[in-house]
Amino acid sequence: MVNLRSSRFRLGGTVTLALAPRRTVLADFVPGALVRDLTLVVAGAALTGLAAQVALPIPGSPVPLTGQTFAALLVGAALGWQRGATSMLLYLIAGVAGVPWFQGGTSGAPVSLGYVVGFVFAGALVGALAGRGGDRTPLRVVGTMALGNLAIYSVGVPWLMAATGMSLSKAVAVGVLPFLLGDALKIALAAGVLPGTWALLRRR
Ligand SMILES: O=C(O)CCCC[C@@H]1SC[C@@H]2NC(=O)N[C@@H]21
Repeated sequence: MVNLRSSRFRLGGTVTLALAPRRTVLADFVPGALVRDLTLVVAGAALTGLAAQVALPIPGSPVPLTGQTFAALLVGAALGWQRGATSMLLYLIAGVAGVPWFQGGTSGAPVSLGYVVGFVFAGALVGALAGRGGDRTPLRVVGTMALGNLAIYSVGVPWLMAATGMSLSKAVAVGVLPFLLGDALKIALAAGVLPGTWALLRRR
């Protein structure tokens, strides 16, 4: 197999240098789309791991305020449901296996692991909604991200109750209420970033 990247260079109008056609190398057989998908999946998990290092302890709560929801929901919206969910699944599995990219450089199975499981469902949900235009206007992003947050809490809170023996009201008091303002600010940021990116792309 010959790659058709043969080249002719005219040097100073007098000498012509012709390069032989480049022969195929093994890397040429790696499908480009697969490589792109894998790169996006790994990058999404890494971005979430980076955002997890922004972690503010909340007095009286075993769960910190983190940048994770912003990253996880953004990854879902930008990558679509399959790559978004796969990316969050990679984040979950690698973190449980020991990669220190959960909140504040932790790993394993903390009491807050349910939220990370929720990222997988949120990535799928937000990705599916983005695939239907849910990331195109600020108002739609607010709705899409609010549903994504709901998916995160739907797993995070029962998990917190099971892991600590807390009642539902206590789990809501320490595992939901302290984060509502921060989560709303992250949604507001996403409501600017996503439609803004679409507007930039449309201008090209
Ligand atoms: O252990 C972890 O890495 C998971 C931490 C989960 C933090 C949750 S996600 C929803 C809520 N919003 C926040 O900013 N923090 C909590």
